[in-house]
Amino acid sequence: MADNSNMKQPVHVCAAVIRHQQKILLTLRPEDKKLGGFWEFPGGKIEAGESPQYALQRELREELDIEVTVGALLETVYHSYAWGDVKILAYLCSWKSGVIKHLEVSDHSWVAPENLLDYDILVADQPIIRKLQETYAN
Ligand SMILES: Nc1nc2c([nH]c(=O)n2[C@H]2C[C@H](O)[C@@H](COP(=O)(O)OP(=O)(O)OP(=O)(O)O)O2)c(=O)[nH]1
Repeated sequence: MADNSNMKQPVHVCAAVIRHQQKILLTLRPEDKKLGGFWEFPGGKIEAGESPQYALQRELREELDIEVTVGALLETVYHSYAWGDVKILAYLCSWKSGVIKHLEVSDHSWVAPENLLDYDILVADQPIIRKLQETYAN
């Protein structure tokens, strides 16, 4: 029988690139979470049966209490962490309603694209940042 033990599916993750007044929203992962203390684009794991768009809207409600409109796919990233692989789908989003609350994040910050590298952002997000800097270079 074939050995498929090294063919584990990556964890599917959705991430929101929310652009508002020329700035991008970053959120800080709580210290007690896996990869805690790093900045990231808000989002999370896509659950079974969910579309990435639906998952994003759910995660943003759960983490920040905001409603967003999900737009185009900006970037897809595959990355291997020590604990396993992730496939991240990053969508351009716009903020529809709500006031940001820190329900499941430690902090948030609106950052100009050229300043994103000043933040300790999860390493898997580097291709998303490059794409953003190319797209919105001044
Ligand atoms: N949300 C988000 N996750 C990212 C980004 N970059 C990156 O490597 N990840 C990784 C970190 C986590 O291992 C995984 C997302 O899982 P998570 O733990 O945030 O998801 P979740 O909110 O569903 O968490 P939980 O139910 O397990 O608490 O993807 C990013 O920009 N945003």
